[in-house]
Amino acid sequence: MVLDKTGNVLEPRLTLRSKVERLFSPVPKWVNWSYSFGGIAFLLFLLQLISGIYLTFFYIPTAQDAWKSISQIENTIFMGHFFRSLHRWSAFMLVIFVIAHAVRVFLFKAYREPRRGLWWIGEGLLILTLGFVITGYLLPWDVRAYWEVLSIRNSALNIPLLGQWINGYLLSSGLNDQIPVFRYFATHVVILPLLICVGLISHFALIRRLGVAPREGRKLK
Ligand code: HEM
Ligand code: HEM
Repeated sequence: MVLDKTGNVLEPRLTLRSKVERLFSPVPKWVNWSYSFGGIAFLLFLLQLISGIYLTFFYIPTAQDAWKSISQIENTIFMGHFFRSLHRWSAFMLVIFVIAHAVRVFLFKAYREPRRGLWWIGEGLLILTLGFVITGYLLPWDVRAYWEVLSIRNSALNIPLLGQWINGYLLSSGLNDQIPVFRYFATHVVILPLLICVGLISHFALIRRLGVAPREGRKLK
């Protein structure tokens, strides 16, 4: 502790190093490799964000031009094929790691109080991730997307109340209408990213406050 001439305690100056140290909390000794799944999922999400923003510059969200623009991304745009592949592959890996992370949390019983809220926010993150995958698959507006829309629609119509709403969202007034593709695009690049950022910030804020839970039966050192 450093005192000034009158005996008041002087706060140590906040150097860049101490600021960085405050940002990262020490990792307990019992944390093993399986605790890295959440962090890997987050890194993959950042890759999605970067590659997705790049693709957004060239993708055209209309029924007529969507597939044409994807073909241009693949064949003529600089690094287009690379960023599209990156976006596809990291989407696939993201789903695997989010599920692996949820299974790890479940097996270690880390969903119990005081982390119940964290678990439910996680469930929300899982649904949003799947929402990204579903809307993303529709964006090329190719035969695969066309049949996927029809198949989701047919299944959804069996759900009372919600089914009509999903049908309206997916198709509006018909498959050749311009609105649906633009709507999937808006959901994919604006609504879902905003919602997932709110979810991730709350998830991380709670993890910082509560720390991670040790596996049941493990002694805390
Ligand atoms: C968790 C995050 C995300 C996931 C899981 C995801 C998933 C996907 C998938 C599966 C596709 C279809 C890929 C294909 O048919 O080859 C796609 C397409 C697309 N995504 Fe994402 N995405 C995510 C975030 C974003 C973000 C943040 C943006 C933009 C800000 C974005 C922009 C696009 C665009 C423009 C396309 C159409 C181009 C294409 O199909 O290659 N994505 N996304
Ligand atoms: C985009 C998706 C997600 C990201 C980026 C993410 C990220 C993280 C990170 C970095 C941690 C701390 C380290 C670790 O335990 O791996 C964590 C912990 C946690 N996550 Fe997630 N998570 C996601 C989805 C989920 C899901 C789907 C669930 C459950 C349904 C969940 C529930 C939890 C819980 C309960 C903890 C505390 C674990 C403990 O105390 O041991 N998260 N998350």
